[in-house]
Amino acid sequence: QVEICGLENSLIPAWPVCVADQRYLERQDGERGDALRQHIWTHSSPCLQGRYAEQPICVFTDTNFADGRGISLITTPQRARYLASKPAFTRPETVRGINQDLNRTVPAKYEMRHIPGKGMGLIATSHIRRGDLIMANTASLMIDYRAFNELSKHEYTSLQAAAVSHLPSFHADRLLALSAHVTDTSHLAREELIEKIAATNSFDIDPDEDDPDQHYSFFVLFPEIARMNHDCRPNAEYRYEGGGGGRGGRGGRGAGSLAQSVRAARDIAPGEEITLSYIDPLLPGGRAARVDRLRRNWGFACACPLCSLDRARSEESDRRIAQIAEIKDELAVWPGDDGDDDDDDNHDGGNEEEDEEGGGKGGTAGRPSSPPLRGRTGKTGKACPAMAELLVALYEMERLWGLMHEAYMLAALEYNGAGDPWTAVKYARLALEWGIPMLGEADEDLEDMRELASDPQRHWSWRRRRAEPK
Ligand SMILES: C[S@@+](CC[C@H](N)C(=O)[O-])C[C@H]1O[C@@H](n2cnc3c(N)ncnc32)[C@H](O)[C@@H]1O
Repeated sequence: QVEICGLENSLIPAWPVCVADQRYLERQDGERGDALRQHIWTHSSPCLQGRYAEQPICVFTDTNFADGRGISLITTPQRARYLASKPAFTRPETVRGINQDLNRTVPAKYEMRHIPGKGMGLIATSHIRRGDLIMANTASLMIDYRAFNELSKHEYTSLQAAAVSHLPSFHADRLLALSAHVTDTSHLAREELIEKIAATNSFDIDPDEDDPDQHYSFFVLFPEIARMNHDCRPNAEYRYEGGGGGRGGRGGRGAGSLAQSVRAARDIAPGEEITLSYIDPLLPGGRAARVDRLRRNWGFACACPLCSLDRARSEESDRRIAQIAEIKDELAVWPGDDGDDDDDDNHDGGNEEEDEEGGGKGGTAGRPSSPPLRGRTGKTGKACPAMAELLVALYEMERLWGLMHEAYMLAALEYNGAGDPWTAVKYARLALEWGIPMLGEADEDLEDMRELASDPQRHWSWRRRRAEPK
């Protein structure tokens, strides 16, 4: 199975070997070749190599993936091997039935309709309860950010076009029908059209903890989820379950299914549009920053209910967002294990590890994970249960339903830190109740809440605030 190498009209020479021949890739592979040897790609070309790059970037397609839905990866052979070792590939039952829209065994809770001013969107057709699964999809196209860094635009758009063409035709057609954010696409070359579709509809997905390439995220297309429009206070939340290892939360721990799920962040009534937030709902800078980010990355003027508030109420919301950030900063700091308040002892970096959201290609997501609960150690100040209560109230006022677990977690820790186990357990249980659908059962922070709820006195936070100088 040797394919024609290189791309027509490519400006650079194609990767010199440029074969779809599994034997070539095996030879390159050395001792880490097991996963690849077991995995037979339907296509593993074309391949292109950047001038200073160590490895080529190829298109890897498996048309049998997920009951014949198919998947195309644009990445290095090394990373393709890593992905092929995920349960989604090695144990097909992991993804059997995930794509409910193709093999529907339960009626859909939504239908796609034209929404004035937004193009298409999804409308709930039945009552959806908070936490309910709305839909889940395996990835269609996973593009390694390396491709954007190491190849020219002409080169990576050629790979994208090949990646779509290799998919089963019903799947490729679904991708090609997505919004390209321009009304007239007739003048666009196929490469340009696919590039615009990818830019309008993809999600940024962080590498898993065991991914050999920690420096580059993936730009991932889930074509059915991509039909959901943006709202700054959405009624649904998405979660990537593709991981299988790594920190809980977005892009982290999961079933290794390379799938994204969407769940209701609050009850949704029939007739309501199902929405996601494309950006961090707590983006510093309030309305002006949100509107600017959405216009720059997705080209629309946000007219969601929050962005349409009158000036006075919008400024109040902005002040609440700023206050939430200040309080989270205060609550994240805990005295060190040895009782000191030395700033050097940084457990896991506080919020410093948050992504710079919206960077790079500007796809949906790239939103920061929840802050690590233990936060950082250092000089502590005003943190106390009343401050955590205010945080919970601010989240409610801001209608941050998909993030309520964050406020409950921080409140549980503050009460426990102050030595009030009953209120601590109440909030830990609320964090679990609201957090499980959003983060998944295996999330590390939720595990921490389970420990707190079952034995507050043995939890790391127990009376930890009481030693602090105020
Ligand atoms: C991921 S797509 C969402 C589905 C899209 N409406 C469709 O027809 O397939 C993103 C694009 O939808 C439109 N869109 C999403 N949310 C919107 C909103 N709140 N207001 C206006 N347009 C929106 C913008 O054109 C944006 O670039």
